[in-house]
Amino acid sequence: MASPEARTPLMAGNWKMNLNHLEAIAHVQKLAFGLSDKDFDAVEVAVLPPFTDLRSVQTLVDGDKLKIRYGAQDISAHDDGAYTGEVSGPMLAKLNCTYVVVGHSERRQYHGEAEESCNAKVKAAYRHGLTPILCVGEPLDVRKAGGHIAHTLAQLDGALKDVPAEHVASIVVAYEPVWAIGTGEVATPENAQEVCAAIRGRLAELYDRPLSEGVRVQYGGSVKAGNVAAIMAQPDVDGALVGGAALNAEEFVKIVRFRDQ
Ligand SMILES: O=C[C@H](O)COP(=O)(O)O
Repeated sequence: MASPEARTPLMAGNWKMNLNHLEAIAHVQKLAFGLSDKDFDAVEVAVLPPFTDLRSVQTLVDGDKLKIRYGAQDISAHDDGAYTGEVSGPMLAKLNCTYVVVGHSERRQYHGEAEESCNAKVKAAYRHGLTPILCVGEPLDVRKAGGHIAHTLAQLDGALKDVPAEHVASIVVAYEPVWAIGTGEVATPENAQEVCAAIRGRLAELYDRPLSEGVRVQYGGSVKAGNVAAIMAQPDVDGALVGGAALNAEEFVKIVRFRDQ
């Protein structure tokens, strides 16, 4: 059974709709300059730029043999066809993306994504060898009413419907309480631990304990260098999905080096 130590922390920077492809190159170069082999041995580092940046990031990562991984912020549930504006799994796979975010709260809020769509996108990712970073988490009113665990686990159940264990074994789940995203209001380490542990527990129920012990569960929501260490000290938190603070290369390097903070 995998112990918390066996789960390599994943620090992923979700740039959202920020940084064009030229800025992306400069940003990834700064990250590469700031991080050492020692950092990459201890922590997996990923960037999640806008679609238009991915080819530039791929070229830089390949050309300079960087250890930084990258991925997309969304994926179409369909593999090809008349779906204007969408980007498919085969396209992302061709760009050697490792990760793809599925079900980010901003997609749920502004694009009406719900369980069925997240489920289809998780399956689309696995069809093409991409690892989903599945985002789940409750809005403020649900938290205030004490329904945060039930709400989050229902999102998890829905997104994983009929997804086989051999796939889920590699998934990353990001617990992102909506009230903590971009607000500066970070969940307490105990808040994060409570829900991340519940997610792991549900994975054990849906699949089995060894699988659940191997899955990485991230926390996301106003993570920065100053608060990351306390969150990462929680036994069921295996990394962070970082928004705003990931746009500053120096800050993101410090987040990767959470053990020094
Ligand atoms: O995907 C990242 C999250 O939405 C967190 O964003 P934030 O760090 O700006 O709060």
